Amino acid sequence: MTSQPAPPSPEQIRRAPKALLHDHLDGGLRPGTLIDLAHETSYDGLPEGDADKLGALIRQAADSGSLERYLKNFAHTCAVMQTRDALVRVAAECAEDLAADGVVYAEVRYAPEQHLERGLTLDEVVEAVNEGFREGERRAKENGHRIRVGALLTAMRHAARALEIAELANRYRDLGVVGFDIAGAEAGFPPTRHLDAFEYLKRENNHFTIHAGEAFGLPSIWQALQWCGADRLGHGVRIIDDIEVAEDGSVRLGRLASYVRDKRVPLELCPSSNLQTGAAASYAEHPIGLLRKLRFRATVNTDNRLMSGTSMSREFEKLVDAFSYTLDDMEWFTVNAMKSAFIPFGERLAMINEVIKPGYAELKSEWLFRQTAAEPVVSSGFIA
Ligand SMILES: O=c1[nH]cnc2c1ncn2[C@@H]1O[C@H](CO)[C@@H](O)[C@H]1O
Ligand SMILES: [Zn+2]
Repeated sequence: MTSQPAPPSPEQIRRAPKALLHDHLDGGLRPGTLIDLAHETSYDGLPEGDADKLGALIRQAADSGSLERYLKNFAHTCAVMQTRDALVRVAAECAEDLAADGVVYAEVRYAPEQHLERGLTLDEVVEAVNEGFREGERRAKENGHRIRVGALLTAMRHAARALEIAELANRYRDLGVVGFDIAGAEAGFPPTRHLDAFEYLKRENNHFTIHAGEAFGLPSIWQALQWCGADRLGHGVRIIDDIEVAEDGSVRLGRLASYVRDKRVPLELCPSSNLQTGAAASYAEHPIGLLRKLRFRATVNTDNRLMSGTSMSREFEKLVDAFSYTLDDMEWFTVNAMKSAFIPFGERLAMINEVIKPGYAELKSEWLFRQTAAEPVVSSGFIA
């Protein structure tokens, strides 16, 4: 044993470099910003005027046991994100908050079609959010943090604008947008409704992920992969329905689960969000434990930091508690995420080799220098 003998402390978890693939811009506002923007844009639908209480209320409302009820909370955030200034501010604070939490790479998604109520065009929405991300990266740097943020453009699965949004994503490719997604209520809205958008993106050699296998099971995952050709699965947690664990501990994967593992399909797992929508009963029972053991390409994500009252550090803290994960496990999840990012291969590799691995090496060696004569750190490696 050569690495840190104890589990990582909350402070180490925060400092550890983290990569985030699944975070919704309109699910991550600071409660105080939501209140400010409601005033500025004359939105009078907020249930509470105190930031802490508002955060708690939204969290409770999202604790609803169903995805459909969970999604109702976005009415408030989308309502205040209808002007250029509001979008710039929310995006800048998003990048700042992620960076302060130790996130070095993030892909943040939002649905441009949900921000047109006050006259912005789709292009203006994308440009405002991009400007915000650049501003947030700059502020983070001033505070000694390094972060790179890319945008994913989401189309809403109940609507009919997917092709238009896919074209938008393609137009802003290499200009801050790194890929495409579909989101919204899953049951009754299969991804194949938007085949034209996915086929277009494939012809353009572009990247996309699909929310699938969250509120609906294997057929949704199967369609997302085999009909639509998704590069990653948003959630994908229900792949667990195709995995059987026998009483003696032996594991049998069905054809779809085998495909997902063999093809190294990235799973954008979001533990806290799943507890709120009823996709998992507790952190300890969350399929991520088994998926990590079976070495699926599992990643850890926040989904909606406001609705879940969470952060990347908090997600990892919960997992460290539930599964006794070490810094090695955290590094494994982080490297998985970085390998699965939509930026070019060379940049992913440099991020892994020059940022993530050195960051973990530094953390993993800290215990060596904490040793005191009075209180030796005993690790099994030294005894043997
Ligand atoms: O976990 C989720 N599953 C499905 N849809 C979601 C989830 N979280 C957020 N959104 C939806 O995505 C839109 C764009 O960001 C949000 O407005 C919300 O309706
Ligand atoms: Zn999501």
